[in-house]
Amino acid sequence: MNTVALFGTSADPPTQGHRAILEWLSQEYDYVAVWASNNPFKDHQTPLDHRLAMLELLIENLKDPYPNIGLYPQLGYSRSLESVKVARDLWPEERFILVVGSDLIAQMPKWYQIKTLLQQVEVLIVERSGYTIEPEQVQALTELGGQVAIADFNVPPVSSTAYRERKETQVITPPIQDYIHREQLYHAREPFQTNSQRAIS
Ligand SMILES: Nc1ncnc2c1ncn2[C@@H]1O[C@H](COP(=O)(O)OP(=O)(O)OP(=O)(O)O)[C@@H](O)[C@H]1O
Ligand SMILES: O=C(O)c1ccc[n+]([C@@H]2O[C@H](COP(=O)([O-])O)[C@@H](O)[C@H]2O)c1
Repeated sequence: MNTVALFGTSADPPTQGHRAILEWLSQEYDYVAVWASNNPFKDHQTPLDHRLAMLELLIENLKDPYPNIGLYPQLGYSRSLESVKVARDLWPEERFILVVGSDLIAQMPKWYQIKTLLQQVEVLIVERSGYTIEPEQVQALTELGGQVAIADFNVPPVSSTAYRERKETQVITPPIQDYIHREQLYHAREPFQTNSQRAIS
């Protein structure tokens, strides 16, 4: 039996953190399936089709060195149980590893039909800077029937919020930066020029 790592992201926008997670997963598991989705607990500024397009740009650059990573837009549900149902149709025989950052584990017991979800996947927690993995949080998941493991690697301490709120451009890749600029997302515009500046240049 092969293992498929399942990694859903808001991708608002995708970051160097998502990239590092995908690279690591591709070396640990047979296949890595990634998708963009809305999160029922969050607002998103950018339409899902743009977020998916940016995720595609991220994957494009990873495909050569890591051919077992695939983008599966059809898994893009806000409820992970729905994503897993579609994954089961795609891979009826495989073992699923649902990958989540440590910032999400406290809220996971509130996810849609969490007990049913935990019967269908194993959970891999990726430690996130600033979000220590508390034993009680892991225990809460195991008490709901989950099989939980913790990934043995460090992700760069970056977030999509750092880009959205503070325009920290180093957290995203250059092709995604170009896409954001081209599509004028996140209020990306040409630097503002006054009439007198325009006359001079
Ligand atoms: N730097 C990181 N370290 C560890 N886990 C991460 C990191 N970035 C994202 N993740 C995990 O990847 C998944 C998708 O994250 P998401 O797309 O929400 O990115 P984000 O940076 O958390 O976004 P936002 O800042 O908008 O909340 C989640 O499980 C999240 O915990
Ligand atoms: O199933 C749920 O109820 C549920 C609640 C919150 C988040 N999720 C999923 O968790 C994944 C990561 O979410 P995010 O917003 O941190 O990128 C994404 O695939 C979401 O659909 C799922």
